[in-house]
Order: sequence, then structure tokens, then C-alpha cells
Amino acid sequence: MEQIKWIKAKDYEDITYSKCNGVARIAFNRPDVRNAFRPKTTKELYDAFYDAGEDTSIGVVLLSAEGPSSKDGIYSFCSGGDQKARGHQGYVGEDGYHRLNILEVQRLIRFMPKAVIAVVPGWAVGGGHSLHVVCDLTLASKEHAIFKQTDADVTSFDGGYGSAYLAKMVGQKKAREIFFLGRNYSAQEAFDMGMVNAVIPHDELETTAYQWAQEILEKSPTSIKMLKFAMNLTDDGMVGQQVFAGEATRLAYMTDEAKEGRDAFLEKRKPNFPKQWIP
Ligand SMILES: CC(C)(COP(=O)(O)OP(=O)(O)OC[C@H]1O[C@@H](n2cnc3c(N)ncnc32)[C@H](O)[C@@H]1OP(=O)(O)O)[C@@H](O)C(=O)NCCC(=O)NCCSC(=O)c1cc(O)c2ccccc2c1O
Repeated sequence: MEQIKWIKAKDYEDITYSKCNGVARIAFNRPDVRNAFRPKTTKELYDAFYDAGEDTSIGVVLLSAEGPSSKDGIYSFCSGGDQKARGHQGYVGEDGYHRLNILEVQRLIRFMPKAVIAVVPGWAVGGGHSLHVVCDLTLASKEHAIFKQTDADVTSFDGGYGSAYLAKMVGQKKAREIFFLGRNYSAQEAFDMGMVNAVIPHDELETTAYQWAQEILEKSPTSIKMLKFAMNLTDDGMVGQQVFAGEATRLAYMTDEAKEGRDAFLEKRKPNFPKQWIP
């Protein structure tokens, strides 16, 4: 097995961010509050995901978590929005504004042209549960992962990917059970209902995630990107079409036709599209 040498990509307070051999690892780092996210956390997540999306040396992103808690040794992926930071209209940051910025992070994960793997070492709850749902794949700790939806306990309902997309994954009845009853589900139960790809012994979770990432990196990057966007398309409406079509446009840019169109404009002449280019 290859030695994994994570290199810190940037210093943050609420998350850690490192890279190794084509893989970026973004990890929640507030284990004493079960990795709840506050506005600072979502800002940092957005920044790190944006960087990983733009970095052409990165092909796969792991969304993981540091831990366990220094208080009680319990592992968490993320327990959702920090209820202590919750104000009247959203989560309040140092600037005093009320926001629901985690939805922007969800969209970044959903629309980035790279595979994102949720690596769940412990609690995945509320908005933390929604984050694993929106990731492309989920690997869960056999011993410690627990999946739970508390949205209906705290009147903070994710009516987008967290619930409606979950229903596509596990079926309508099961998704309604998860949200309406808010029970705990083990990694194995989550696997059986189709929202987890593999149940992994805790000690092997991170290395397995890295191995899965390396396997994906052996595939054609354009295929991974187009397959991800194709699978997103039916659920994402016009935005899904826009994202998929944007990549088709990028491929079209690489043709002689596109070069002729661009060059003709720059040379202030009529474009010459020969008949043999007609499809
Ligand atoms: C996750 C738990 C089930 C774990 O229970 P356990 O008994 O193991 O641990 P404790 O409850 O004692 O927690 C230890 C310690 O952590 C603090 N903590 C845990 N979670 C949070 C949290 N979310 N916010 C703030 N603090 C948290 C807890 O207070 C303890 O601190 P001490 O100081 O006492 O040591 C359990 O902790 C739990 O149920 N947590 C709350 C889960 C929750 O309700 N999350 C919010 C759901 S709503 C949400 O996430 C959300 C966010 C958004 O931005 C949205 C935006 C748009 C739409 C929807 C959104 C949305 O739904």
C-alpha cells in the first residue's frame, strides 16, 4: 500500500485542508461540538471546495472529519448547523448577517466536475446528513457511523438535496421515515437502504477512501465529469442542463470549427465552415 503523505493546502480554523497525489481532503475540525458548522465553517468549506474544484492537479475530493471529541472520545462527521450560532433568520457570523450558506457548499459539491466522497467516521446528523447525501459517494465507519435526521426537531428543513434527492436514493417511504421519525441508523442500515456505498472498519476508513479516490483517478477525467453531470441532469432541471451543456460547449471549443469561428471574428472576415464539417 502506498504511503499517504497529506500536505497541508491552507490553514483554517474550523476545517483542515490537505492534498496528496491527486486527492484533496477537506475535514470538519470542531469535534467537541460533533463538527457542527457555523458561518465561519461554511465560509472555509466554500473556499476549500472552490480551490479543489479549480486545482487541475486534483481529481477527487474527500469530505471527512477530524476527531474524536477531546471531551468524550466520540466520532462525528457533522451534526449540521451550530444551534448556538442560529439567530432569527439563519446562522449568524462575526459580521452579524444571518445566512444559510451551507446550501452554497452543497451546490459546489454537486456541480464540481470531480467526484466527491463523504467519509463518515461518526455522527452524520441534520445538515451534516444532507452533506453526505449530496456527495457522489459515501463510505461509513462500521463501528461509529450513525445517520440521523433531526431537521424536524429543530424546525430547519432541507427541502432540496437533503430530503428530495435522498428520496430518489432510498425510496419515498424510507426517506419520509428518516425525516418524520428522526431515528438513528447504523452504517449497515444506511448501506442496506442504498445511501452508503460501503461499510468500512473504522481504522481503515481513511485509507479506503484514499484507495477509492485513486481508483477513480485511473479513469478518464472527462468521463467521470460527464457521467457525474449526466446523472445529476434529470434531478437538476435547467441548471443540470446548463452544467452538462457547458461541458459540451467546452468540448466543442476544441474542434476545428470552433477555432475557425473564433479566428474569423478576430481576423474580421466571414467564417469558412467547409461542407465536410456538416454532421
Ligand atoms: C449529534 C447528536 C445526535 C449527538 O448526540 P450526543 O449525545 O452524542 O452528543 P451531545 O448532544 O451531548 O453533543 C456533544 C456536544 O456537542 C454540541 N453539539 C452537538 N450538535 C450541535 C449542533 N448542531 N449545534 C451546536 N452544538 C452542538 C452539544 O451541545 C454538546 O456540547 P456541550 O457543550 O454540552 O458538550 C446531538 O448532539 C444532536 O442532536 N445535535 C444537534 C443536531 C441538529 O439538530 N442539528 C441541526 C439540524 S438543522 C441543520 O443542520 C441545517 C442547517 C442549515 O444551514 C440549513 C440550511 C437550509 C436548510 C436546512 C438547513 C438545516 O437543516
